[in-house]
Amino acid sequence: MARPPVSLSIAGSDPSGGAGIQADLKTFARLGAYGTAVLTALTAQNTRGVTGLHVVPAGFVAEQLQTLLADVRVDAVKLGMLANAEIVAVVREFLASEPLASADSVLDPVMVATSGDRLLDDAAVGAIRELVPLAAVITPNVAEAAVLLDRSEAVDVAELVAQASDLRGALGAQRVLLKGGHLGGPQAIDVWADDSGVRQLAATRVETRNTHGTGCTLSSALAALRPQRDDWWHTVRDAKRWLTAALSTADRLEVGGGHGPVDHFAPFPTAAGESE
Ligand SMILES: Nc1ncnc2c1ncn2[C@@H]1O[C@H](COP(=O)(O)OP(=O)(O)O)[C@@H](O)[C@H]1O
Ligand SMILES: Cc1ncc(COP(=O)(O)OP(=O)(O)O)c(N)n1
Repeated sequence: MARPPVSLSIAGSDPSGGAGIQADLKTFARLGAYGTAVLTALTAQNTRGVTGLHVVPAGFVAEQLQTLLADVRVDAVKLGMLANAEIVAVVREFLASEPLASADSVLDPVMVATSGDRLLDDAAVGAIRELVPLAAVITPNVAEAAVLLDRSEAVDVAELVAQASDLRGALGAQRVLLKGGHLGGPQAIDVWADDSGVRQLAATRVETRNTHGTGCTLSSALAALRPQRDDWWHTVRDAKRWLTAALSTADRLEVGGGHGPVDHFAPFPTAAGESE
């Protein structure tokens, strides 16, 4: 077998398997990438919420990265829950230097779980802002974009478009996928901004409670697919297409009593209900 693309997730653990490292590794495997993982934190978490948090010392996050990268060439990296400013600083150092600097990087600026539980220290928001320009793509949801820009949350697509542009202009993001999943409405509309402008990416909204880990799954799908696609736009389009399929069959997974996981077993769709 030819060497598959190797994708790395730097993120926290979700024992319920819907979000975090567990979701990332399942996504990598489903989308044809060999998954590697560096843990930043253990959460005690299920589909209803987070009851506890145990953060890995920043020095040991560095040791995990050092040891892995001394041996394994990573093609793409997804950054998820980074927990605190010390871990963000470690990740920033690795992202700025070889071999990680030449990997395709996706920063999901995870701050709060759907349940409302905080996954990033308030004091680390400034450090995340400094990490933004180093990532090839950032994937905030509406709440995270508002925190990064220090303004109110977007309430419609016009504001999503404006904030996606501003994340590039004000924070120096190279590319932005601003996720509009929380806006409601018949379509789940995200906004993509890069050097060539701003585009909308829409999919039919799926009626399901199983939305736990959608953001993690989307960002890891980007890190799995980018080495297998010609450019970022085709990567983003295909990642969203697969995520919509994974939401469409999520209800068959009767896992937990709260917001269950998306269906990481979902095959890549051949026909899609999304529009560009
Ligand atoms: N019910 C849904 N049906 C279809 N797509 C959805 C649904 N909910 C969220 N999405 C999509 O899932 C992705 C994650 O978005 P969002 O929920 O906004 O982020 P997060 O999980 O980080 O809070 C986006 O592409 C969004 O449009
Ligand atoms: C360990 C861990 N990391 C990230 C999250 C947040 O995941 P996200 O994809 O944003 O999904 P929701 O929490 O919005 O469902 C998490 N919960 N745990």
